[in-house]
Amino acid sequence: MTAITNDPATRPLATLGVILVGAGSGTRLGADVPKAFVELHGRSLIEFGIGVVTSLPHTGHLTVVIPEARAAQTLALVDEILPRDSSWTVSVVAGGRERHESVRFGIAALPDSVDTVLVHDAARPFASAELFERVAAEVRRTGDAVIPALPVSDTLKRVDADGVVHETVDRAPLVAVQTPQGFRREVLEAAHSARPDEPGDTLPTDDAEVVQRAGARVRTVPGELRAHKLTTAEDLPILEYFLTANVIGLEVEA
Ligand SMILES: Nc1ccn([C@@H]2O[C@H](COP(=O)(O)OP(=O)(O)OP(=O)(O)O)[C@@H](O)[C@H]2O)c(=O)n1
Ligand SMILES: C[C@](O)(CO)[C@H](O)COP(=O)(O)O
Repeated sequence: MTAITNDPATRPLATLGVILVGAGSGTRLGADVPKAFVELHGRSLIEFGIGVVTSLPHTGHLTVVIPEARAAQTLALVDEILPRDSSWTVSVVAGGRERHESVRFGIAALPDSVDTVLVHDAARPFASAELFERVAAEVRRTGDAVIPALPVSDTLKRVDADGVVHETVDRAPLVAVQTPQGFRREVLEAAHSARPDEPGDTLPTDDAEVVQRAGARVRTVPGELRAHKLTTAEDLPILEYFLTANVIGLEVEA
């Protein structure tokens, strides 16, 4: 299923592509709707994501990946958010069972003119426009894959299945990584189409791992706290705080 809201063929050439993945079910959150459709102060996560991407000052194409049953709702949202004269075109596609499949379906919906692709989790609704720009600029400057990263601030321990500690892990070379993650289109496309689910393979949890397994170099840029991911119910008050304390520049009532 690919539903295109405003046909890229009728628009200027797109060079930046963004894939907003929101097709997960949100098992760890346990909400009664798919996680991307959970609302914060009356707006869903997918709405925040569509808003920030289509505000970027680029000619670009956004592919929104959602559960198939949410296609009509998502198309209506895009119609509502996107100005008629936007420099962005948008398509809406159904996702797969695993995140990497959803990304693959998203890649397939990008117009040929896209040369740089950012993949972003709908579950990180408050990643800033500056972060998208930082990642895209570094991909274009270096040609490498680029991911936002934050230093780890806790002491790290390796534990076994019973929770017994075996060792302290040196945290100096470790970082926690976020999205948007950026790639040259051909690198992302080739890595995802080659990526087999080999027996015994662990599933890749991000796209940097997919391209790295295919031999690409991945570099980091500074991430940001506000790009925090909604994973469990404990993350909800953190995102609420970002909204009500006006950290993200959207005024809402506390
Ligand atoms: N089959 C999938 C799985 C995940 N995602 C997206 O990938 C992002 C990161 O995934 P995660 O936070 O793990 O979301 P869920 O898979 O929904 O969460 P859970 O593992 O708790 O079910 C989310 O925006 C999610 O919607 C997706 O598009 N398609
Ligand atoms: C892609 C990601 O958000 C980078 O931190 C993360 O790997 C998603 O992981 P999840 O366990 O599937 O939420």
